[in-house]
Amino acid sequence: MEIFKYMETYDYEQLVFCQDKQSGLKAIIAIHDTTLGPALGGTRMWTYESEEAAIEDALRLAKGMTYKNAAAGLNLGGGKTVIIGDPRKDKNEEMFRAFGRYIQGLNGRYITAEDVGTTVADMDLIHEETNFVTGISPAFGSSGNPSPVTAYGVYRGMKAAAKEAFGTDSLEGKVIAVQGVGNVAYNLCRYLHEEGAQLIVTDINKEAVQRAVDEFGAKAVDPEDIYSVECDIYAPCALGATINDSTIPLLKAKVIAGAANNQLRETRHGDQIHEMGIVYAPDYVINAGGVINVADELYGYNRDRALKRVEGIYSNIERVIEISKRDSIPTYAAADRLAEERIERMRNSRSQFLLNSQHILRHRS
Ligand SMILES: NC(=O)C1=CN([C@@H]2O[C@H](COP(=O)(O)OP(=O)(O)OC[C@H]3O[C@@H](n4cnc5c(N)ncnc54)[C@H](O)[C@@H]3O)[C@@H](O)[C@H]2O)C=CC1
Ligand SMILES: CC(C)CC(=O)C(=O)O
Repeated sequence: MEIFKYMETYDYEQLVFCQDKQSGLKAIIAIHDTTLGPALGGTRMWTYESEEAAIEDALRLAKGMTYKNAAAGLNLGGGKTVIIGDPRKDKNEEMFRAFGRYIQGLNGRYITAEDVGTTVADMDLIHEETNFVTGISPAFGSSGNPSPVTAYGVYRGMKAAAKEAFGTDSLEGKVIAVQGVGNVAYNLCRYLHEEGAQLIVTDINKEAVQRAVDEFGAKAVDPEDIYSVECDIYAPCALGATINDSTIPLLKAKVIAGAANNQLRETRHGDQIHEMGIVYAPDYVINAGGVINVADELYGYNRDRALKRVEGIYSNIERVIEISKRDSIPTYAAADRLAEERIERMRNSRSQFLLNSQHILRHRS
C-alpha cells in the first residue's frame, strides 16, 4: 500500500503510529477530516493478519466516522484507532495508559470511545491520562457503554427501511437474520423480539448464540449459512465487507439494516443491491446512535437528550431514501451526498476573525 497516495486520494489529514515496548502497544490513529470539529471515533482492538490490514482498517473506519458524524448532524470530524492485538489476551493497564498519553499528545484533535474489542474499563484507563475520551463509566458522569444506544438507533433505522420496503414500519412477524450477536446486536435482538419479530442468529461465539436462543427464542444457524436463509431483513452486526460478490447472490432479504461499519466491500456492491430492489440502510447513518450518545458527553451528558437525538435516525434514513429516489442513486450514494453537502456547506461558510487563546494578539486583549 502506498500510504501517502492513499491518504491523498481520500483526503486524510493525519496517520499516527503509536508504539510502547513495555506494554506491547501498537496502535494506529487515523484522522480523516476535521472540518466540522475534532475527530471522534472509537478504538478497535483486533488481531490483524498484517500491519497493512490494520492500517487499511484504521483509514477506512476513520473516513466512515467523518461521514457518520456529518450525516448525524454532529459538529465533529472523523477519526478512528486500531490497536493490534487479541483483546482476550493482550490487554494490560499500561497499554491503555500509554495509548491515553498518545491521545493527549494530539491535544484534542482526536477523541476516542469504544469499538469492537474495547470496553468501558479500557476507556477508564485511557481517562487516567487524558480527557479526550468518551464512553467512560457513568460514575464519572459519563455515558458508559454506547452499544445499547447504537442498538436503539439501528432498531429505529430498520423500522424506517422496513416502511419503505413493506409499506409498514411494524416488525411484528418479520423474519430477521442477525449476523453477530455481540454488544450491539444482543440489545437489538431484544427490541426486535419485544416487537414480535422472528430471529435467526449466528455468531462465531457459541455462548453469544445460545444467549439469543434462550432469551429471544432465536433460531441458530452456522455463520456461513446466514446469507442464504429465507428472511425479510438481513442485519449485519459483526465486522465489515459482508456485502460482496460471494454473498449478494445468496441474499433473500428485501432490506439490509444492521450495525456493522463498512458493510459494502466496494461501492459497486451498493449499486448491485440497489438494482436488485433491496432497501439498504447505509451503515454509517443507521449505526450513529453510539457516537451521538458519546458526543452528548461533550455538552455534559444528558441521556434523555441523547436518546431523543438517536430516535431521529428514523427520519435520517427516510431522508436518505428520499434523496436516493429524487436523484435516482443508490442509498449509499445518497448518504454520502447528505454528509458531503454538510461538510462543504460548513467549509465554505464565511468566517469572521475572532480572537482566541492561541492567537498572537491574545496578550493585547
Ligand atoms: N458498539 C457500538 O456502539 C458500535 C458498533 N458498531 C459496529 O457494529 C459492529 C458490532 O459491534 P459490537 O457489537 O460492539 O461488537 P462485538 O465485538 O461486541 O460483537 C461482534 C460480534 O460479531 C461476532 N463475529 C465476528 N465475526 C463473525 C463472523 N464471521 N460471523 C458471525 N459472527 C461474527 C463476534 O463473535 C461478536 O460476538 C462492529 O462492526 C462495530 O464496528 C458501529 C457503531 C457503534
Ligand atoms: C462506538 C462509537 C462510540 C463510535 C464509533 O467508533 C462508531 O460509531 O463506529
